[in-house]
Amino acid sequence: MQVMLRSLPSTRAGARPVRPARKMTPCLAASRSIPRATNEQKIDLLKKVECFIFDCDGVIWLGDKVIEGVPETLDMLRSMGKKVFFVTNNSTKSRAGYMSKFQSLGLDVKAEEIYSSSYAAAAYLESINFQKKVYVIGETGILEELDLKGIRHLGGPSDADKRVTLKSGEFMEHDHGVGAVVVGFDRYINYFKIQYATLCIRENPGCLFIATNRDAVTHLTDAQEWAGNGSMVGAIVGSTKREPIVVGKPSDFMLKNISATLGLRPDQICMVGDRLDTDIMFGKNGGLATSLVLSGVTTEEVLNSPDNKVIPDYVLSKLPDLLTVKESAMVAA
Ligand SMILES: O=C(CO)[C@H](O)[C@H](O)COP(=O)(O)O
Repeated sequence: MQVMLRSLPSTRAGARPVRPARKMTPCLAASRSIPRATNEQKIDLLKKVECFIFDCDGVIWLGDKVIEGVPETLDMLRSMGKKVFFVTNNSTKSRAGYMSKFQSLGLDVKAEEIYSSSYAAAAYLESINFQKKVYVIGETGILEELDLKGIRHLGGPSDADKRVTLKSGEFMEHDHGVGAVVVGFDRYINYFKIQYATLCIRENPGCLFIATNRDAVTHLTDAQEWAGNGSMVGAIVGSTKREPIVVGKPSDFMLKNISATLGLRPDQICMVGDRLDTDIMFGKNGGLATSLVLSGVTTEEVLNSPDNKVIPDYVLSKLPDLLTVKESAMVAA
């Protein structure tokens, strides 16, 4: 089995050793073997594609650590005249927040090259001319993007410390002017927020239920996979028996919004991601070339499982694999 790329945290003298990253990988019997892209295929990909859309967690970074070789790969693509675009389902930051993260990791990225699911939520509400208030389960990224669109909101970080006691007679009031609940990743999710969102969706006529994404697990740190926003959306699906409108990958909304921004034909674009059910599905839905990297949540076992129906056009162990064809690709371009 292929050894996964992991940038393990360095161990300070005297510090507790850091455990290698563990994956919540289902046990699956592999019955086929989808090969890694050959050098010829990598050159072909670099020749035919004008723009690379990169997922972030698991492709560019793991938590707050940039994956080794990524800066050089981005430099190579830019020097070949390729457009690059970064799309993340992680809604904890706004596009401006991601700009700061890219800068802090030493990655030279322009503001207009970043698209986050926090922005997608605000853009979706704007697209339907939404005029009411939004209750947010999520972090500052969603609030900042709603503010930029002038959409009123409540909840989010300000409800982080609110508690429910369930003492006899306890009754929670809620705002009847809320017309949408947006659920994004929220490390401070609590029972108060779940109850508030549930009341809005169940009791406010026509209240929308919007999910930034439904990712199951993700590398929120480089040491381990963590429960993703799918767990938070699942809580609200459970209490309301409603299915959300998803605005992040692999939604149609995000695809159309990004295509309009890029102004390229689908065959000129390659989606590079570490997740089959969001990134690769997103690319396939849009008719883009797709490239799976095995540096994030997808193991070879899952990729090769007979249960997996999402087959990428190319498989790389990590994005910097493209550097192996740098010289030939530069000549061919
Ligand atoms: O639920 C999540 C946590 O918010 C997402 O899984 C996650 O962060 C995905 O990010 P990306 O699209 O960059 O892989």
